[in-house]
Amino acid sequence: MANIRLGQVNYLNTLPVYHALEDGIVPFTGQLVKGPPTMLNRMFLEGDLDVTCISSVEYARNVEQCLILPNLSVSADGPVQSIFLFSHVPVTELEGKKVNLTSSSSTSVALLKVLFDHYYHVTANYQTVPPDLEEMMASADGALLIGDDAMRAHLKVCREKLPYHITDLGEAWKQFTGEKMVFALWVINKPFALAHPEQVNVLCDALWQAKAYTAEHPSGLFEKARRRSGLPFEILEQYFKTISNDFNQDHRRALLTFYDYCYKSALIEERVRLTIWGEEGV
Ligand SMILES: C=C(O[C@@H]1C=C(C(=O)O)C=C[C@H]1O)C(=O)O
Repeated sequence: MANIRLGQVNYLNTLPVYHALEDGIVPFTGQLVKGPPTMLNRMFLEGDLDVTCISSVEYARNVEQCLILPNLSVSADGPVQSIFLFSHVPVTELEGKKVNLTSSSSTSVALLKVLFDHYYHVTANYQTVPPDLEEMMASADGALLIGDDAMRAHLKVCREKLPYHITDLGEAWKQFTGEKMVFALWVINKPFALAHPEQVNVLCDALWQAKAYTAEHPSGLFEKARRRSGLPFEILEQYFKTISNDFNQDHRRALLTFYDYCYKSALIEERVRLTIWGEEGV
């Protein structure tokens, strides 16, 4: 048996899947590797992880290496509450201006560019920097943040009544296309999956069981989320209602719509098929 190396995005939005694994409520004997999305994307693509939650745009860029695990994603249907563009001027006035992008994200960076190209019709100058609201806003006209960083930044902007324009990218995408937004998928390294099919099935079952357990017993999740993030209970409660970790037919259509726009904006090289473990002889 290979010792599975499983990547865990260290944001609240994946905790409903990982909480019961972390606590040993659902058995998992592999290795959990935690980090921000871009770190895990890179590790997976360099062969240092066997399975991970990956930025959805990276699947389209590396389809030959990946198989999608069924019924798992990080998605939202409208406002996502953790992917914000903060700006000194309204988004439509960002033409020619500087926008700082968090170095932690891949999908949301692509989504921002898609929305700028096709929805807001502005061309900005982008720079990739570490996720720090204050520094980002001091050196540019806009700042894209994701995950727990974005949630804390949003709370600070609201509490301190900072005069920033706030755009929720999940909400803008929904207004633009009417679709949900799939930010991340769970993928398995293709050669690993073909060499260890039984282990992949066991892992899939463990991830689904862990997700189902936490959906039925959410109190441990809330307590852990509060401890880790320092965010108030009301915000967490709302957030866990907003984030979906499912991947159904609607999500698939939404993801393909996103890929269409990524292709139009030259952010991916081809329109890809979704190849899912257990389907069509995979
Ligand atoms: C909704 C989010 O989804 C995340 C966004 C990602 C990205 O932009 O590349 C990657 C993984 C997801 O966990 C978020 O972090 O706010």
